[in-house]
Amino acid sequence: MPVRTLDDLDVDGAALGVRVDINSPVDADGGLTDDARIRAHRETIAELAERGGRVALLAHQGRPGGDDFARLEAHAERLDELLDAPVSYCDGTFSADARDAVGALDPGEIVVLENTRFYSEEYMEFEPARAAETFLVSRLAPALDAYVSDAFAAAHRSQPSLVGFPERLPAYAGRILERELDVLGSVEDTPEPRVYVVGGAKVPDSIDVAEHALENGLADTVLTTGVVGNVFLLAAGVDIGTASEEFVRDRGYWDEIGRAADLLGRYPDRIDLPVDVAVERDGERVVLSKTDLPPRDGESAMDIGPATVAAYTDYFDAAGTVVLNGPAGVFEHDLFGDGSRDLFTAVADSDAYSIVGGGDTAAAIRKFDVEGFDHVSTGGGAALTILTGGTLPAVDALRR
Ligand SMILES: Nc1ncnc2c1ncn2[C@@H]1O[C@H](COP(=O)(O)OP(=O)(O)O)[C@@H](O)[C@H]1O
Ligand SMILES: O=C(OP(=O)(O)O)[C@H](O)COP(=O)(O)O
Repeated sequence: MPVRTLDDLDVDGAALGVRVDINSPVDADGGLTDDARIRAHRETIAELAERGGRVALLAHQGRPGGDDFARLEAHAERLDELLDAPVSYCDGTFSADARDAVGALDPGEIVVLENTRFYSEEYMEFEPARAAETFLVSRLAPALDAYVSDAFAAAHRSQPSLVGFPERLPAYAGRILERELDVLGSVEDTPEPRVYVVGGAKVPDSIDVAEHALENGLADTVLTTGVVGNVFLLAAGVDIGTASEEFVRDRGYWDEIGRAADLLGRYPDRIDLPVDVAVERDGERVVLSKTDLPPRDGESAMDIGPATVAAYTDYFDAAGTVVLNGPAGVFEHDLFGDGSRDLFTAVADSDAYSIVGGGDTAAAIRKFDVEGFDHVSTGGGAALTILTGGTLPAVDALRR
């Protein structure tokens, strides 16, 4: 069943609970160090305000116990700067104060309610019917006329604020959610040949993506980079040195080498591996081609080199679509950003339709100012869930 969208919602004067994902990097004082997700939600929030909605934003920030577990006051201030409509902040989520704040909204006004995860039930996963019985949902829903789900990046969670409200209120997908589902949910309709680039450090997830894409004919070719590339090199019997091996072992990914070898055995002509890597030697970046391997003791393969970028660029030039997840190296380190910068630039500059996902991937794109992708997903885990053929509980909750 298709989800209802904002085109189906009678917004004018309605009190709307709008679940967004503005979970952002914050400093020790709760100040924002990146506002990309807040900017991304502007479109939905501005549309609802312009159409006369009384908008109550629901969102989480961090996880209980984590350094980034914080109030949403800074988020509200940033939204107020970014939007033409007035944005206030309320330090309750479903308390009488919060319900009063929602009730006091005039059409076109916005209030940011407090971090949903300040309430223990919100950090649990429930079936929708049970989620609707939680205090957050059962107390706040009566103050609302409708619910809008725009939190694509959290849609793989079945937490109360994501799956409970549609049991009690008419529920609609916001513009971000709608676009993400359109793009990521219809990869099979994009131009062929399709090239998937799997990098970064979440090796089991990346192998799941590669396996799903190869088995289901979504990808013609899978290109590997990052730690994922190192695991595939090990699976192919390439000696990338003891430090690289230790890294893979320490992360608990040693068994993934067997899975990578299995995929290489099944799809030998459809998976490609780095042909050079970069290590740190005497404080400098040193690129080692395959014939230079293994690196010296203590040197770990931390990036791909220019020959790999060049070889992969040939695939991008011939591709109809490129789907990319994960940085090509330790892009946070000055010596190891080149691979990600150059590879991402090659994708963005190619004529292929390009879809990019992942939290660190998006951070790398911003760091290197790479422009020209067709779609940069706001979600990491949620995007991976779709790319591995999984379903999103928060989206399923809208289909009732
Ligand atoms: N060769 C490598 N060795 C160690 N870490 C790497 C390597 N390549 C990439 N990384 C790390 O992978 C991390 C990002 O991976 P991941 O979380 O899977 O990406 P995303 O959030 O985009 O899905 C970055 O912190 C980066 O430093
Ligand atoms: O940042 C998020 O996910 P992501 O790191 O997978 O992109 C979402 O806000 C979900 O957060 P969670 O993984 O703490 O549930």
